[in-house]
Amino acid sequence: MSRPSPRPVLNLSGAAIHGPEEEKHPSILLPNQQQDVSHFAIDIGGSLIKLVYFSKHPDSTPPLDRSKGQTRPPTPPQAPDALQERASSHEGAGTSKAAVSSPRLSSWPSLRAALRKGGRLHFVKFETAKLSECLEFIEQKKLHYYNAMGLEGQEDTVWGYGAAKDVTIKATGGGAFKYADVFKERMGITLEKEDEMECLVAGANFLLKAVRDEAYTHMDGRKQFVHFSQPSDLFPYLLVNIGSGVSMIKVNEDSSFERVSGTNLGGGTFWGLGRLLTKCSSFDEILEMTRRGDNSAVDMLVGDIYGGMDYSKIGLSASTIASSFGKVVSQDKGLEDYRPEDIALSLVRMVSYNIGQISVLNAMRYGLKRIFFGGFFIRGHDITMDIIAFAINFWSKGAMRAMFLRHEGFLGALGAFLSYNDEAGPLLQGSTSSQFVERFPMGAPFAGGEVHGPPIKDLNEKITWMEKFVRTGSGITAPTPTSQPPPDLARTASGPSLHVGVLHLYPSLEPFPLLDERQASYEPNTFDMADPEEREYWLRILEAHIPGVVEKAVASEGSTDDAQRRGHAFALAFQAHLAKLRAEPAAYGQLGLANLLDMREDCLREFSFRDAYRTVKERENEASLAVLPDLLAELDAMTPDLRLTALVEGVLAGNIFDWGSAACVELYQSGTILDIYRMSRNKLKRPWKVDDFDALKQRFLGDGTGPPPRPHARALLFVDNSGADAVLGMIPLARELLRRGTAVAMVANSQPAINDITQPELEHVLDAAAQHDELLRSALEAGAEARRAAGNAASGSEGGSGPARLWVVGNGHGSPCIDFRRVSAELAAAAEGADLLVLEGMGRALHTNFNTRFKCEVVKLAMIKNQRLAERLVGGNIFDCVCRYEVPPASP
Ligand SMILES: Nc1ncnc2c1ncn2[C@@H]1O[C@H](COP(=O)(O)OP(=O)(O)O)[C@@H](O)[C@H]1O
Ligand SMILES: CC(C)(COP(=O)(O)O)[C@@H](O)C(=O)NCCC(=O)O
Ligand SMILES: [Mn+2]
Repeated sequence: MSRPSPRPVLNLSGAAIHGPEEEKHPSILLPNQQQDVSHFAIDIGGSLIKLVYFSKHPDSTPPLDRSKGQTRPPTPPQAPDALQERASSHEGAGTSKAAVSSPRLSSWPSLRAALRKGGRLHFVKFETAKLSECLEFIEQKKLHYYNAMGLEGQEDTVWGYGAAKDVTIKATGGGAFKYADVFKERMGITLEKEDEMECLVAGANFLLKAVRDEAYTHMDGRKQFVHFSQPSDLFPYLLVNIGSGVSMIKVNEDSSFERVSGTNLGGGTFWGLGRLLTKCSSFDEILEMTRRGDNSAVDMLVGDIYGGMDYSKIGLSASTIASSFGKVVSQDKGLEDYRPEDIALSLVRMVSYNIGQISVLNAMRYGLKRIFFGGFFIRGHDITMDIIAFAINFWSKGAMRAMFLRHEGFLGALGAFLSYNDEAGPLLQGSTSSQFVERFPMGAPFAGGEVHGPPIKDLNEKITWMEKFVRTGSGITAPTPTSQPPPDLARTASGPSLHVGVLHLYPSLEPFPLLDERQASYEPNTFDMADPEEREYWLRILEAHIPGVVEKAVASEGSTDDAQRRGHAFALAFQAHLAKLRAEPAAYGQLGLANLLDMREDCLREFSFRDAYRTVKERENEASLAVLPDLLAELDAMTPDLRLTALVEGVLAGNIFDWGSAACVELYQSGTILDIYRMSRNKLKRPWKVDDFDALKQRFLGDGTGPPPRPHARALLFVDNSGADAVLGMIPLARELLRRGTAVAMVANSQPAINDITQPELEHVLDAAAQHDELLRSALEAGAEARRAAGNAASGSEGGSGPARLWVVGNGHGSPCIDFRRVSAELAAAAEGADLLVLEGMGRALHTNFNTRFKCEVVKLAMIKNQRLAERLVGGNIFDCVCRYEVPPASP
């Protein structure tokens, strides 16, 4: 029986980009758009409409309907619980085994249920003058359907089923009043008005608490992100929202605020006068123009009045603007005699400086030290921000700093979204920064939050869109809506530098409980990419890796034409991210190597590559499992002393199997896996470059005088690569700990990343290993038994007389690095009672966490497979090893 399609089917024909007209307005929107959208709120301002919408994670999207031309399942989910589901239903390469028939209606969760699983917040904007584009967008994505059905319906209401009527949407901004009838008549939507100031404050407070790299300072072209760990670091503050007009709000605490001032010289003033005087047709165009301007052609400077001299007695230099546009008065010229660039710069300086000055005066009046600037006037434009920052610094005599917000113009819309008092608002309000991950999908380098044309609906369209981009010399250029050819990628269709990603919410993530809270603030990355040389080095390395990654990814899916197209699109998209970050390092927030490596994996997933190194991993696991019994027998025959050395050597040697390192990949051209492993072992002569082995040995075996030291109660082993690394390195180490009576949780990635072993793979490998090894077998059984007893939490006390237990935990990540700000609930639970951590590999122990301190003992083990890193980190050479053993200082 064929059922009606549960959501209205869109006509996909003609949506691909083909004509020159569309090239001018590429139909990109928010990346990662699926049709599985829920809930939205809107802020209709004097100039722009801002829309915030929530979509559920694609794990619960219905199966694909191939008859609609979709060839791939949606991007795999990231949420740890969803990962478990996916792992057990792994699909073959290139095809989806999903049911081709219509989905069972009951398999579609209600919005309410989906909200509890988390989802994604998207940010989009439109010009208010083009309200119809916004309405079409809502219609095409069926945003209002969820509000109609999911919220009011019961738990099992099918989303989007049936027609949308009597929909109520939270709305703020003057347009919520002005356009209420249009929404009602055209869409059946009732706008429920929320107070604009309340929304601004709620949005700002939420962003400052939940999004880590939200606020930044901007001085002389450099962005620096500012973090607030305590409410007392944040409140009270002045919020200056520069939209068409300007509001200044004193925010005392979460919902206590007062609008203390404002000015009518705002973004509308700049853009209105700018349009008149420069004939620019777009806002970004006039901003671009300011870069080539010389405002002294129109502004009267102090030097113009004082014969080229400073007026130093009152602290004014000759170059200070005495009177914006003042020079024009004495020049008998017409508008056509002035360069539009000079006018544009003068205007932006006039408006920005004035707002900065009024802001400081208000901050001083109310004794506030922090000033945040929001609103789309700022547009991430460096000149605007530099002027505001200068004004704040100057008038406060250095006592205050201007801070800007990455989601600048979306505060009101977000606040309106938060005001839903069903589950959506409270869910977001109750979430912490650990639960939000901002991701930058393929369109981010080009589109920011701009909307041009209809939404992209499926992977096929995404690829088509990507293919439209042409490579030029150093970067990639998008079809651009401005008349001027963009000087580089940074100035393409996206405008200056507004890059808000999609905010993914995973309610199950938590901070790792064993981070030492005494360190000021946890930063996973070891090296700071604010250093241009450091940044350029790694950008180049990652660029150079692209062909190799594409080759593996395409091969992992049978090298079909479809896989090749996706591979090409991935390469373009990732290259575009790198080019964007080269031009604007802070475009996506604070930049570290871990972010770049994560982004590569995200980008592969975006083009539906589920596991690019799958074949490599399988081959290496098998080869290593074949020799494991012999290795274990060899180890068992050794004295405890020699065995411990051999075990640590084994981990370091195994870490050479790293398909993310160019040098290693070259190595694999010659020799079998086992040849390389043996060669690697033979080279591992102590002392290693960082060698705390003696202290570690003493902790394990004592110094031979007193009684043997107490074994560890519970160890968490963070495992890195597949094959020899996990099988011949970490499994024997785990077995040694078990032999000593230590419970062992082996922690692996929840999702694939390069050749790192994943949780299901590690479980599989351990089961295979246990077939030949009694110790592992009984430990796994004990682990499974304890897990059954404790539900799925895998925690609980040790003890009893049975064997120590072994189990595998997913870390919640799909990256070669680990960010301890957010880990799976399962890992956080497993950490309870742990007194030993072993972090293995370059990604987890060197690129990230090399300097991180923990509440318990930690061993950091890695082989350094990159010459520059070896030099910078330890003053050594490629293939040097690190064995760091750290004991937390005793509590005071
Ligand atoms: N694409 C754009 N079109 C029009 N104005 C823009 C654009 N991008 C930035 N702006 C600036 O942003 C201002 C509007 O900011 P916004 O925060 O959206 O306020 P409002 O709610 O009043 O529309 C405009 O006055 C203009 O200075
Ligand atoms: C991606 C990696 C962090 C993985 O290393 P691992 O954690 O497996 O030891 C590492 O291979 C790396 O830093 N590669 C880039 C540097 C290079 O190609 O030399
Ligand atoms: Mn690895």
